[in-house]
Amino acid sequence: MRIGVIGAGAVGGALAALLDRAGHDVEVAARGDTLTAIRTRGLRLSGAWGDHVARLDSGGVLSRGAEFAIVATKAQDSADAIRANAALLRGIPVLVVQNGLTSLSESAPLLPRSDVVGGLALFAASLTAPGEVTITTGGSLYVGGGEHDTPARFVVGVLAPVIPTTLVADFEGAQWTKLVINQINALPAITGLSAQTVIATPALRRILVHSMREAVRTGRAAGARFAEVQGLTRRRLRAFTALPDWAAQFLPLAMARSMGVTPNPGSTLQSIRRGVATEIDHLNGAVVATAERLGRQAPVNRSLVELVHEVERSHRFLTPDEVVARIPLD
Ligand SMILES: NC(=O)C1=CN([C@@H]2O[C@H](COP(=O)(O)OP(=O)(O)OC[C@H]3O[C@@H](n4cnc5c(N)ncnc54)[C@H](OP(=O)(O)O)[C@@H]3O)[C@@H](O)[C@H]2O)C=CC1
Ligand SMILES: CC(C)(CO)C(=O)C(=O)O
Repeated sequence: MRIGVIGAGAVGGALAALLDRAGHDVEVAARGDTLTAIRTRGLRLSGAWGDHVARLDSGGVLSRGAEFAIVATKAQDSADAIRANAALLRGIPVLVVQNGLTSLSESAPLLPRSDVVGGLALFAASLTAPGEVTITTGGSLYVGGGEHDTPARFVVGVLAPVIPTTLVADFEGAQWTKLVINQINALPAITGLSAQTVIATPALRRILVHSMREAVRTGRAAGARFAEVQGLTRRRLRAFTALPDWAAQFLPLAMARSMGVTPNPGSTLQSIRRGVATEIDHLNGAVVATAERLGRQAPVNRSLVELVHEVERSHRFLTPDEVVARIPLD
């Protein structure tokens, strides 16, 4: 199948390489050093799903008609990326793989003649150099959303032979559950530590428990249904918010176990390391915005957003003690 992939970073690069390895005819739209690297050395995949070097057609925008396309930019870049490629996305199924709550609500109106489907990646991918992606933890790609489930089923049909893929009936509910999981992104971005090290550090783990619980309570107040993602069910989330602090730690500890031993920086710390803007306003920022809309507070999420922006500006990570001093918990 002719497939276009827009954004060949950690997730888009992994998907493009895996689709190429499976024999699809893949073109990528990339930019800067990534585009140069893909053109000169190919797109290089390593890690949990094996090694592959993909020699692909590539350019700043897609140049030829595709039967299916994937958008895998950070949330703040997806609208521009879609607009730049709109003519070639017209009329074909488009999968937007993106964290946060806005992948479908922002993309679908830009592509009124296409079936736009949402994707939530539960694998962890690191861009170790431009055009070089390593999978640090394997995991499923959750696919759903759209006006009816035929396009999502089509996407699962294409991707399931290539990568573990799960069809979700309630994509919005799954986005909220993933937003709770993505509470793990901020503390690595603030401290420079891997997700596993953050969770292994009791004082940081406690902050994480508070921010995750704040996200669940905010989502619940907004009417979110929290669909199951990676074994995290509504029932487990209910238990998580009801338990005392010490017992609620079961959830981050289980997340760390599922990540395995290869350090996972998470996608937000990777942006910090590259010196580019993070997606934090779409992660913890989405919790803060939802809380504000409802006349509620989300103080831990607010502090995490502020600290990530501080590190973006200062290029200096905070120590765990500094983080604890800056985020008072009740
Ligand atoms: N990495 C991970 O393990 C996971 C990531 N996610 C989510 O997946 C999404 C993608 O994340 P990730 O792959 O990590 O991000 P990356 O920053 O690694 O990749 C995004 C890529 O898109 C490129 N890009 C942005 N705009 C355009 C454009 N207009 N045309 C072409 N290329 C463009 C960026 O270029 P440039 O570098 O120049 O900005 C970058 O190479 C995010 O929403 C993230 O939260 C979800 C689960 C896991
Ligand atoms: C699942 C996880 C936490 C993988 O690292 C992720 O979504 C991210 O890094 O953005």
